[in-house]
Amino acid sequence: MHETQTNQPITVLGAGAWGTAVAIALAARHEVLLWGRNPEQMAATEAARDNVTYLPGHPLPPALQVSADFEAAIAHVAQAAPGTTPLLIAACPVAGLRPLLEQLKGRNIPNIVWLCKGFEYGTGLLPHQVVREVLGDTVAGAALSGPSFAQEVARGLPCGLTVASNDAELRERVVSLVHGGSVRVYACDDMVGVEVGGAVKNILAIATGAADGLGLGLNARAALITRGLAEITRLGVTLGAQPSTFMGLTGMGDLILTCTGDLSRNRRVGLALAQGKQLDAIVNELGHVAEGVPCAKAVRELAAKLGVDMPITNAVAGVLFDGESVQETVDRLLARDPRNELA
Ligand SMILES: NC(=O)C1=CN([C@@H]2O[C@H](COP(=O)(O)OP(=O)(O)OC[C@H]3O[C@@H](n4cnc5c(N)ncnc54)[C@H](O)[C@@H]3O)[C@@H](O)[C@H]2O)C=CC1
Ligand SMILES: O=C(CO)COP(=O)(O)O
Repeated sequence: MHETQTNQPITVLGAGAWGTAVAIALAARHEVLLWGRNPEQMAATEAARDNVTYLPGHPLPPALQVSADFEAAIAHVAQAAPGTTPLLIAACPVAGLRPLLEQLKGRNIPNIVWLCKGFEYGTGLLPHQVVREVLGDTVAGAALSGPSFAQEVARGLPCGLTVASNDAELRERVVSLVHGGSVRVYACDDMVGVEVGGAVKNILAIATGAADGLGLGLNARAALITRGLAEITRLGVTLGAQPSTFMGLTGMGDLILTCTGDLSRNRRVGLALAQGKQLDAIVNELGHVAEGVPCAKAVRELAAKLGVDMPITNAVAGVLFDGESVQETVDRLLARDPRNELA
């Protein structure tokens, strides 16, 4: 029988939609502190007991502490009582991960679990590689990923996540702290596979949103998702992932969710592109990160360097950054030579 722990100290760094939802879910069982970097926003969140900026309409449980005080947020887990099993969660976008980790350098943090999905633009690194570069090998790290819209998790609806880490003890700790209630957590040691799946599905959600926006139909959607999975797998295996990881929650699971669910910000970017809207305006209007945008650029560069064929990713990047039209891009994709499906 699995041992679920309760009342453990957990700090969530980053008070966007996902950090807030995770904090709400965990606060039912643990002593959770949610930290955000913007003091005005955190004051407004505390006053309304609702993250009115990033996750409105989901009241914070009374036990959830909210703070913009970084020192207090770190002390919550770094100076936890003996015998407790603290957890530190980074819930910022990929672009914010390195700056956040820089702030953690040299501090006595117990571990670090990150929720972001993407490749770092500029370096082409996955989050676990960024963590290793900044914090070194001495801090145990884990990626927590899988199909999980913030709004549904905040409402307490069921979801399945996967924790990936090379550190067996941290994997077990994350399962014992996060698994429970309506959240199921599976463990795995394929960090590359888990992170590649979570990153590239965002690009494919933009593609599927664009196809749906053009009214290309359900057959086209299914083909895009399936060929997208082939693309994810090709890149992931080249980077050292296990192919079977892409059949799991963080591969196929998150791909299906994000490509088909209108709660996806990335899918909404695609829908808006199909209406002829400009990227800057779309991103402004969204008010949230759409990781597929920077990720498309990063993955296009990485795939070219590695010689991995990623036609859908290249098509998305062409529309986003080279001013190519969505319709012409679709025509070009359809006109490609036939190929062996499993090649
Ligand atoms: N929203 C969702 O349903 C899910 C999101 N994710 C991933 O979680 C990550 C965060 O997403 P959301 O919270 O939804 O984004 P969001 O756009 O709702 O909020 C982003 C938050 O990160 C903060 N931030 C940005 N840079 C930061 C930094 N350097 N230090 C601290 N905070 C920083 C912003 O102030 C903001 O509070 C993304 O990588 C996303 O792909 C993963 C699963 C579900
Ligand atoms: O990662 C997510 C769900 O698992 C959230 O997707 P979006 O960032 O596209 O909203």
